[in-house]
Amino acid sequence: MRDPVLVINCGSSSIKYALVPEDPALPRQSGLAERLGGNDARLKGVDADGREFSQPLHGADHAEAMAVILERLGGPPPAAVGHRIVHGGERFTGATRIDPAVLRAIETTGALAPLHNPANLVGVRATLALFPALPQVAVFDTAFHQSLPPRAYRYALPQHLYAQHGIRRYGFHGSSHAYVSGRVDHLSTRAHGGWLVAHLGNGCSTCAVWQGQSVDTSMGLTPLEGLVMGTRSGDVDPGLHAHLGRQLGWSLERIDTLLNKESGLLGLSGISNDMRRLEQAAAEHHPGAELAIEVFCYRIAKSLAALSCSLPRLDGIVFTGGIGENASAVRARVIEALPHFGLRLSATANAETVGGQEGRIDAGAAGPELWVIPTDEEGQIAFETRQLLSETPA
Ligand SMILES: Nc1ncnc2c1ncn2[C@@H]1O[C@H](COP(=O)(O)OP(=O)(O)O)[C@@H](O)[C@H]1O
Ligand SMILES: CC(=O)OP(=O)(O)O
Ligand SMILES: [Mg+2]
Repeated sequence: MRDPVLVINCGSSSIKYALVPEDPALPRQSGLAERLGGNDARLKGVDADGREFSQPLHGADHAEAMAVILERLGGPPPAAVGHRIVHGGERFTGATRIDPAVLRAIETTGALAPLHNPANLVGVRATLALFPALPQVAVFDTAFHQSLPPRAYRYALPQHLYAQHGIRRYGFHGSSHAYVSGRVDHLSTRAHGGWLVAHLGNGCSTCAVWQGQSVDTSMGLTPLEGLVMGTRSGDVDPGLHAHLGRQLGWSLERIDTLLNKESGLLGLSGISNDMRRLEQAAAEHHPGAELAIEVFCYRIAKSLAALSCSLPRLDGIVFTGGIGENASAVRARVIEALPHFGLRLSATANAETVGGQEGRIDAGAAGPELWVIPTDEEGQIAFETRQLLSETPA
């Protein structure tokens, strides 16, 4: 299958898309429709000729925005559509061709990811309506982590909550962790070793990969567990929920909003969820921004140290995601907070490896390697979509 695959990542108020040709040397058309449903909805991206564009969407909903995106793409229709689906539960362990039964199963799994799966399904339905004849494939964030052993995926809760309600740790950002760990296995002489990956974007998670398989990860039942994120708290004492309910009379709804939308870098700093903004403010000694960055980096180091227990050997650490790829000062602080692993950062290589560069940032001695590898979730979703369809043509 040589034609491009259209990759769709549909969020609650946005659609990210990319038209991914099989040849990685060819350019990609890509874009982001945001604030859907609002008067200021916009579509921004890069056209086939590599030129950037930005157009108003005038309150368009997901389906209307999809139609505009498809018109913008022009040319013949893609060969297939690959959809990012955040939660696949235990049922989906790999990319899956979408049919009515799979759609129903994704809907059921949606109870585990009420903030993500319903939005993902809106994207699937809109593309199915526009392209009824095209093969469509679901690629799940959780699938890469289905190799976790029970000691990593079970919570210390009564068994029936797992057996009857699927309450366990699932892990997310699987397409990113799969791509980045595969890429470092390809680039490093320590192929198929033990890697710790820190995906630091708006959502943040760490993952331990041993011989190509995820063996532990920082996110759990939902994408709220683990690291400090843009607006998500990451780990808090589970007793916090009861405390807020009893002492402040907060509803579950209110607590959910607090932890998902008002916390993380935004909550700690009091000014922004955006690392660029926080780095500027911290340079001017804004105490909230300084604290937010300090907690963010310390929690990443702590998570990496904890996940190292799952690896027989530590061959290296890889940084990815918007922050991991660009914020060299964040990487330096994370490494500084891990003094027991024999890590040696090259200050020059670290400072130079930004803005989409790929490369090693360690000082080259013995000890674990340090890498920056720009993630490619869209490329990974297109790859898995192509692979599935070539194995099981319609
Ligand atoms: N040059 C930069 N320096 C520091 N942080 C950056 C830089 N570029 C992007 N970021 C940060 O990356 C984060 C967004 O990451 P990204 O992976 O693009 O998000 P998403 O998870 O939405 O795909 C934001 O916090 C943003 O500030
Ligand atoms: C699962 C998750 O956290 O996704 P994102 O980083 O896209 O918010
Ligand atoms: Mg990203």
